[in-house]
Amino acid sequence: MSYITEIKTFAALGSGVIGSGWIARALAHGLDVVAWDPAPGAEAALRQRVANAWPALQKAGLVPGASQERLKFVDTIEECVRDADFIQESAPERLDLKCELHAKISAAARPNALIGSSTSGLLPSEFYADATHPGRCVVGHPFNPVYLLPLVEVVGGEKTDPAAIQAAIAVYRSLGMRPLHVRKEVPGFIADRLLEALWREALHLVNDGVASTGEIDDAIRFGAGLRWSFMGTFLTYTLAGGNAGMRHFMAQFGPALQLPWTYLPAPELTESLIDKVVEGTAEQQGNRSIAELERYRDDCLLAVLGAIKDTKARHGFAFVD
Ligand SMILES: NC(=O)C1=CN([C@@H]2O[C@H](COP(=O)(O)OP(=O)(O)OC[C@H]3O[C@@H](n4cnc5c(N)ncnc54)[C@H](O)[C@@H]3O)[C@@H](O)[C@H]2O)C=CC1
Ligand SMILES: C[N+](C)(C)CC(=O)CC(=O)[O-]
Repeated sequence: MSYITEIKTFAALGSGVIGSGWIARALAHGLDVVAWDPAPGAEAALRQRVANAWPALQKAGLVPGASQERLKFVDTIEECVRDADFIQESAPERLDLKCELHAKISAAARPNALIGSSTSGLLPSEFYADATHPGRCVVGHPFNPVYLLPLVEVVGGEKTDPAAIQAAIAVYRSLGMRPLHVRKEVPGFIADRLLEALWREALHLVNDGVASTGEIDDAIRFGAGLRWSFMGTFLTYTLAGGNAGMRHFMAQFGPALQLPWTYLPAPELTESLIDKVVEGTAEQQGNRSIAELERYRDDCLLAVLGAIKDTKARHGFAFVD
């Protein structure tokens, strides 16, 4: 089977935080977008979110012909996917819901149109179980904000055709993304497995009264967070071993793994822990709205992405290296 990789029409099912991010990215790349979301008021909320993202996309550079007016909102799943060249589902993270939705999407879509799911960690073999032509079904797990962050994890299920994975990678690349093929189908994939470990430890630190939510965020953003935007943990720790590199690093810090510094199982989400986290983050948010904070985040991301791109070029690296 050959799959459609030259895409003109992008279908988006679910238009919340992530769906609207995909839609903004696709519009900025000059595509026609057809969207569907069953919530009352979803179209107005979507158009508002896309408008909020647009200034950042203009700064990043729009493809000629890109326009928010090329977004059409429709009433049914079938209308959404019928003529689509590529389909991306961003519905709530529930196995039963995704299973039922993908049975309907895949039955109505053209057989060679690729279907991606934004799931953060559900297994494609499970939620594509009832799909028609499951060979073209993949996970394309993005990162928020989808319209600026390049990473998309691409994962196949038991029935996914390897050619469909390569085709999906080509499509995501054409949308300016940096696909990462996750070769083994595991819950949480690669990135969320790492983020989840950090999140669990952060909740333990709040629960145990070690630090406030703001202090924990400071511990990330003024230290490792700055490094992580251009160098991952393995290469960073190689440098931490000095000239002797990773072998010396493992000898010196290996014993700490046995102490252990981490708890790993998640803490129980008691009302008191939830209150501490919600009150702590409300204090961090101050009187700024979510939309204001999104624009602030987007501006910072554009500055970081631009600086990294220029610096990599000076050292002979491409941005995707
Ligand atoms: N929020 C995040 O940081 C990230 C979320 N994801 C994944 O993206 C997906 C969507 O998550 P969010 O956008 O955060 O959720 P959200 O709650 O912001 O949006 C979900 C949207 O789906 C709609 N919806 C409800 N039932 C539906 C149905 N049967 N079919 C289609 N749409 C339906 C809702 O009306 C809502 O607009 C999930 O699978 C999640 O794991 C992936 C990466 C990051
Ligand atoms: C919290 N989360 C699991 C939904 C996060 C992601 O999936 C990726 C991200 O954007 O951090």
